[in-house]
Amino acid sequence: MATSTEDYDVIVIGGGPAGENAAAYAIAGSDRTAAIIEHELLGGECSYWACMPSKALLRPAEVLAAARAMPGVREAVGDAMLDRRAVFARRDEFTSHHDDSGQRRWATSAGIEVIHGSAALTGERTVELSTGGHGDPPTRTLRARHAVVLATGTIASIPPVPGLREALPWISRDATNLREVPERVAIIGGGVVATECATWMLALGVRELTLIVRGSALLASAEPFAGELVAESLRASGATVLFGTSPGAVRREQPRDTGEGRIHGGPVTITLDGSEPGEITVDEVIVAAGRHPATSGLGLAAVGLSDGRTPTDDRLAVTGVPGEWLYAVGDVNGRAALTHMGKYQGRVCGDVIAARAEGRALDGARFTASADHAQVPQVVFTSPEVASVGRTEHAARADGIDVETVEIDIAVAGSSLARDDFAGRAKLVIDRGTDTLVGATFVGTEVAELVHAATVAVVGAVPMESLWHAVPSYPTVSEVWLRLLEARRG
Ligand SMILES: Cc1cc2nc3c(=O)[nH]c(=O)nc-3n(C[C@H](O)[C@H](O)[C@H](O)COP(=O)(O)OP(=O)(O)OC[C@H]3O[C@@H](n4cnc5c(N)ncnc54)[C@H](O)[C@@H]3O)c2cc1C
Ligand SMILES: NC(=O)c1ccc[n+]([C@@H]2O[C@H](COP(=O)([O-])OP(=O)(O)OC[C@H]3O[C@@H](n4cnc5c(N)ncnc54)[C@H](O)[C@@H]3O)[C@@H](O)[C@H]2O)c1
Repeated sequence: MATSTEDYDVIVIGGGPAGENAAAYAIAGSDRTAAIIEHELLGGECSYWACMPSKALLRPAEVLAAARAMPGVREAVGDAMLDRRAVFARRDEFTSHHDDSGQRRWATSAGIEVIHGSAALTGERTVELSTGGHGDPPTRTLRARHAVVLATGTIASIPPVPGLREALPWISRDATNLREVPERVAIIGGGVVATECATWMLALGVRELTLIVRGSALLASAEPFAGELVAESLRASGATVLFGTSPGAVRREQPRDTGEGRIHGGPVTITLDGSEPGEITVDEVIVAAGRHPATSGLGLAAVGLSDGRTPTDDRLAVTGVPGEWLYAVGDVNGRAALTHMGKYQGRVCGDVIAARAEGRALDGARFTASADHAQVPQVVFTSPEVASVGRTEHAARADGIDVETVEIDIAVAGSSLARDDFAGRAKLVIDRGTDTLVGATFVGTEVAELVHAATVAVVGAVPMESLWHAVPSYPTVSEVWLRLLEARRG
């Protein structure tokens, strides 16, 4: 097929949240042109297979638990289970039934052209597009006057366990877009996807759920009490959590590709290394064992990057590629694999591209992605939730910071009013040298909204002495801040 060459000011490969923000910020208020090349749905993993559907599945369970924890409401609700059909219908509304026309309308209104296809770099500022799949002959060549931004995200990793890939296991895409609820489920992994997925699976009525965790803790990069409280809660909801255990081999009777979110064949038997029982049989196995950058077929070798990695400087320019024309934002660059951080990087990167295109100096904090290093907030929407920002005590000590910590149970007047079963823990990590907060973790019901106050304190380097004057309203869950400061005073 004949190819044509088209010029844009900015070309973004990958239309997830990070790429969308980079494109919009790079051309905002100018007459520059931008194209986003996307081979699936504009909006990326987050909108259709990750954040949106997972949180839409978790929220109804949280609301039901809150109702059960409130006298007067508990009696009204009784012991009814979630209505799966209604939960799935709301989930499908949130994923727009996998129709990206709303996002495309937004792109058009922002002046961005969306091109369907798979893109690969072929040299400096040059991208080839195949409108079929990867490996199909290119149909168009695009050239970028100012910048190419890589925003291709990540792909679920399947560990090389004999028989696992052949068993057609579920990955997170199936678990978030489930159409059928398997009776017996095994989840491989003990990280964020595994624990959130276990939470909604149990709420939807899975009868037997086993977490196969090779390490000794859930959510291993969080403060240790976070994983302990989540494990305790999952066990209380009927889960079996096997630590120090790996799948040795997997066999499935009649694996069948029945489609996303449908049970992929007959029962699956998993041999377990490191745990009794030595074998379990389930109706579906879910792999939640991490993700790797989506760089296959992206042509990194054509610009001198050969190991599938796109490390960046704090301007989001890919290091080792001269000329300040290649950038990487979002999950693909490995800085902080979260939607809000990818969008933040997109904003910084877009501002940098705009300033360089206009010959402006990169003066000011907005041109440096400083928050990626040790100021990253995250909420894990398990029950209890885990909300954190910055460094854990362990990470701070590993970075050579002389820290002091405060840790308390978080039942305060506001929280006990919020619900009868409010429980959890909070911890602050304080740099003794500067007397500022470098990390905070809250574990409890509905603590997600607590963490932004800590993020402001960490990013603003607010002295602990000043926090004393940030008085929490009474009666709110935020009173936990006062209790933490009092505990520090002793
Ligand atoms: C189950 C699950 C739940 C999650 N929940 C949360 C959450 O609650 N909060 C949170 O902050 N984060 C969450 N995350 C992480 C979040 O989904 C990612 O951080 C986010 O999607 C990254 O955005 P991105 O734009 O970098 O990449 P993506 O969203 O992955 O988008 C990349 C896009 O690039 C396209 N693409 C790839 N290669 C090419 C190519 N060669 N040519 C053209 N297009 C290409 C892909 O089709 C895709 O649309 C979750 C992840 C999972 C798996
Ligand atoms: N609420 C949120 O913010 C949210 C929710 C879901 C996912 N995410 C993001 O998505 C990304 C992916 O999450 P994830 O849970 O897949 O990754 P993860 O890195 O959090 O956890 C991976 C788990 O799999 C285990 N594992 C890895 N390789 C294995 C192997 N070969 N055999 C057995 N176990 C193995 C690890 O020990 C770990 O327990 C993360 O960056 C996460 O932050 C965020």
